Amino acid sequence: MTTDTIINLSGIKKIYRTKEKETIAVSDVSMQINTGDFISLVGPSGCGKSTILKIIADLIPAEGGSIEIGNANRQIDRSRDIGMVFQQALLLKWRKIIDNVLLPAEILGLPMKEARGRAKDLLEMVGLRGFEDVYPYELSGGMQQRAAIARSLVHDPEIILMDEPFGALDALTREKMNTELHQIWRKSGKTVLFVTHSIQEAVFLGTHCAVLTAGPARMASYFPIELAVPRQIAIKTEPEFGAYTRKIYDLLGVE
Ligand SMILES: Nc1ncnc2c1ncn2[C@@H]1O[C@H](COP(=O)(O)OP(=O)(O)OP(=O)(O)O)[C@@H](O)[C@H]1O
Repeated sequence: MTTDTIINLSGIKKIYRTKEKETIAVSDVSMQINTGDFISLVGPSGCGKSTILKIIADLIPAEGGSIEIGNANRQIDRSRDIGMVFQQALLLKWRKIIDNVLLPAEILGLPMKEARGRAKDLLEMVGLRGFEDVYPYELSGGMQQRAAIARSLVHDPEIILMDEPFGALDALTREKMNTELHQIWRKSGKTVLFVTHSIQEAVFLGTHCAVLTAGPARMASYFPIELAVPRQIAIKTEPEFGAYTRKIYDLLGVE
């Protein structure tokens, strides 16, 4: 593990057990992730993507393998230093947008004056300046998801875990959110793990891509995506972009 490595997963395994059956959710997943990397996790439904995020967030234990989070320069407390974004924005409807963004700071007992200033800056960064005092129902789905991204950053976590954050958005809004997330990631310098079913989204956003296959769940490949940064929509028509999507289709066995 180098001083830049912030997450090191080696041979991670997870089996869910119910009365009726055992499900191998994750089998032998290994990834070495450096500070500031953007990792796209792609694979079919049920192949264990969310399970990997839950293990990293320390919400569930792994059963085998080793997991190291942080390094000699940066200690990571997983209850404080990880932010999460889910498929639904999950904003509290009775709280104004600014108060939704402040929620993690409140839960962690951070000084609220500084947190409020930071929440305002983050809302500006995600393009929601002027929407601090409105309620969630007054925002579109894409705007709500941007508020959720601001919320995931308010306590200045080192690592952001995103589980299909744009899955519920229409195709055009999703494209726009991809470009915006790419800019937010570049500005924030955070390490991001991003689960998606969309191969195009995985290639567009990732500095690296982990491809998982189902039945039994396993990691098919983990490789860097060496496309120019910053990324703009036009890159999707470039041959290198096509070559990466082709590679992922091949790994997933899609003809
Ligand atoms: N709490 C649980 N108890 C039992 N089985 C579970 C549990 N959570 C997940 N599983 C099973 O583990 C496997 C992996 O689930 P997981 O949610 O990690 O997959 P996923 O790749 O994120 O799926 P999707 O893309 O559909 O969200 C699935 O077969 C699922 O049914």
